[in-house]
Amino acid sequence: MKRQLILEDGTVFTGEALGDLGHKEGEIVFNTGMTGYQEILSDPSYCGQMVTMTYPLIGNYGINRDDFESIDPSVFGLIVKEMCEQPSNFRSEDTLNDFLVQKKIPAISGVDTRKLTKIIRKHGTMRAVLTEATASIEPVIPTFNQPLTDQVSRVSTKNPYVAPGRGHRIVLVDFGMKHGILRDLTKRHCHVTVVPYNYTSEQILALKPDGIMLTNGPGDPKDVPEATEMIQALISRVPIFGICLGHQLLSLACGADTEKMSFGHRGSNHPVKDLTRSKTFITSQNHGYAVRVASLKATDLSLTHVAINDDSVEGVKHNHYPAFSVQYHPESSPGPEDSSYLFDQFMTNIQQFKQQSKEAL
Ligand SMILES: NC(=O)CC[C@H](N)C(=O)O
Repeated sequence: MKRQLILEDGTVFTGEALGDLGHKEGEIVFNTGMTGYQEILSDPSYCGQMVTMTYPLIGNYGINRDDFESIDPSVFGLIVKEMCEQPSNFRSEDTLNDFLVQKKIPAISGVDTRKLTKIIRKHGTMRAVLTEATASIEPVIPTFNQPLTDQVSRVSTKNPYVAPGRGHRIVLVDFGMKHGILRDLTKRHCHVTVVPYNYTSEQILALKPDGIMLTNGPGDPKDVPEATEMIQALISRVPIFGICLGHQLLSLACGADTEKMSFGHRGSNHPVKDLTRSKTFITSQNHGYAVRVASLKATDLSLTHVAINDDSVEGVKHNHYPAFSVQYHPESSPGPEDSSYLFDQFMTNIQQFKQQSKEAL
């Protein structure tokens, strides 16, 4: 069956319908990772978005039980040049297309993804629809609905749950958490309580956390004002580590500003300079918003990490409290694991804060 991808600017791509056959609208973005499609499709930060893979052949190693970043994917669509129908890998349990059908994710193959990516790079991210191809020669440009603003409430856990451990007590505020973050904390023996995004500072303090983590998540950070209030109330009291949306929320809570990028950063090889260590790391990224660098001046935040490609803000730390955050993904999944030292940094901050609190008694 033929299907069309129609962009807001009127560009139409026709290809083969794959995955779920329904009509779907979303924001179109591209990811440059050569592998990692399973993690990308199950990353809740893509809620509301359709992702174009720039690598031309997707699905080669199938779907396995280990690489999910959430149980129920919330991505709105997948666009590929070619989809592999017969995966070959010892871990593969399913084909990509069967997975897309089961999880009701619409997809299209046969698209010139290089051309599509060039359009997105030129015009910025756009609204788009995946819809059944019509016989008409003239493309019918759809009317687009208002962009979503409630993605975080769609993907955050509705109830708190615990991953028990004997180490530090961490409250992990779930804005659309990738499982990789939880894995990195449990690997370090933490006792993790995952809580909904709208938990108040009082509810969080009642759990007596040694540290608080703010996860990644979908959409505009300004759509979750309750989180900035919660962070403001906690920042002087408990060590905090934020990732991606969590980094944007920490920055907003400290008085910085965020902006929408033209086409964002999505891929597994984005170079980032750690200004403190004077070292460059290759990082995994997925974001369409960024903290405005000029807005940091009037805050108590210092710039710690910068994107090599476009000088955008990739990390900040608080000048007085043990709070820091990065725009990229130290949990990788998919991508290089070189930045996992930031989880160790968080553990050190917690240890030092505990020591200082004891000495102050
Ligand atoms: N991965 C994320 O947390 C993404 C953060 C935010 N939704 C953005 O696109 O910038």
